[in-house]
Amino acid sequence: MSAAVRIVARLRPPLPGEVCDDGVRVISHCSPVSDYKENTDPAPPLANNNKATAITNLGPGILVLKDAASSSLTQHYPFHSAYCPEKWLSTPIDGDSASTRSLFTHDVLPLVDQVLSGATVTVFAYGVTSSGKTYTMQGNGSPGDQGIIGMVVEELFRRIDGTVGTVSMSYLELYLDTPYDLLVPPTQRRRLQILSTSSAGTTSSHNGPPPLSFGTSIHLPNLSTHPVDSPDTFHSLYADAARHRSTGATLLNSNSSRSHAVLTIYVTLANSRSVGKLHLLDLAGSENNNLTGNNPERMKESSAINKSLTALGQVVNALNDNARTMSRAVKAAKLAGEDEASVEPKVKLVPYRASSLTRLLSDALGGPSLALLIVCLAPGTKFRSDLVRSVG
Ligand SMILES: Nc1ncnc2c1ncn2[C@@H]1O[C@H](COP(=O)(O)OP(=O)(O)OP(=O)(O)O)[C@@H](O)[C@H]1O
Repeated sequence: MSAAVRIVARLRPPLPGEVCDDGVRVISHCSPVSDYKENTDPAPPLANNNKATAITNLGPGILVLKDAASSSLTQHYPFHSAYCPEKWLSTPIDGDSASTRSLFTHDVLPLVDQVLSGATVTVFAYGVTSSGKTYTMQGNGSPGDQGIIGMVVEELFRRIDGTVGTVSMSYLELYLDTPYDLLVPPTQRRRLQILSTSSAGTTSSHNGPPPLSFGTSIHLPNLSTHPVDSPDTFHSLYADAARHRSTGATLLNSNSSRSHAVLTIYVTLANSRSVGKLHLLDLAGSENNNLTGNNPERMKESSAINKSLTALGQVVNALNDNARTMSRAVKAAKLAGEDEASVEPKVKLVPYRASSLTRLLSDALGGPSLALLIVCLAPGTKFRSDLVRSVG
């Protein structure tokens, strides 16, 4: 069965000089994650034009208001959780609704347990350029402002010692839809091959440690993997590699990511001889070229970025549609007293082959794995149509 994807939203605070109108709000903040897999269907969207009094009855999500002053509701976009600065919360909450730590604790931490049980987990940050994807995944570089990646690594090492398992990492970027290893010196940079294989599994029959493979049905034979024995080793490898990532200045972000970055942490478990995998993705931002002022090189990058993000959106939609179809079929079988295990509803073909990004993520998204999509949103009025496109 396909994995379903848990989807959360994060609305960042305004940047200096950014014009905002309070027209986007966050409601209800979080839904429980006691059972990650069961809890993949967010509250249904509310019909248009409900009065402001209905706001408190909605599930977690983003509200885009037609008129911020009167709070008349234009649309509610449901999410499993939503994070934003306090002033944009429709209903005040006890605690912190804005920080990366809050998002990590509520939505990412349960996934660390899954990795330690041998599962494949993918966390990815998606959104328009300058919406805070790199900030969310990587932090802003200062020790007190860590991103999800640093928090995950520290949590893993709090729980692991040599007897539980060992940790390794790989790190690649997809630039113009082509994969490159970020953990080799730039002088050795060369295109990585993505091969389809049914034999690159995560377990092996001999007595040595199980092989580290990026996926189960896809394989990158020349991708380097590196042992990591402490958070310090990780940070030093990661900092060097992050400097090799393709970035460039646009009018919207002076340090804009021009590639999708895929960090993979492998936890080889001593007892079960399986490998838990955590893919952490900082995607390049979708771009509105009327706002970015892109030159021809940036335009070429932008077109590759937008194409692969469209493909990713189509894959996520197809997976979630299929998960809903499956869930409905299982419920119907139960009601009819039939064997649920034999249910095989007609599901959509998932278009993994549409881009290298979706191909690379095919087992991570489509196998018996878990995924968390963090939709990053910019509050500025100039991003409003991009925001509606991202959440819609
Ligand atoms: N939650 C936040 N709190 C404070 N500052 C933030 C937050 N999110 C983003 N920022 C700031 O906003 C700016 C843009 O963020 P960032 O570079 O992470 O965007 P991005 O989505 O990765 O952009 P791109 O797709 O162009 O690479 C940075 O200066 C960052 O420090």
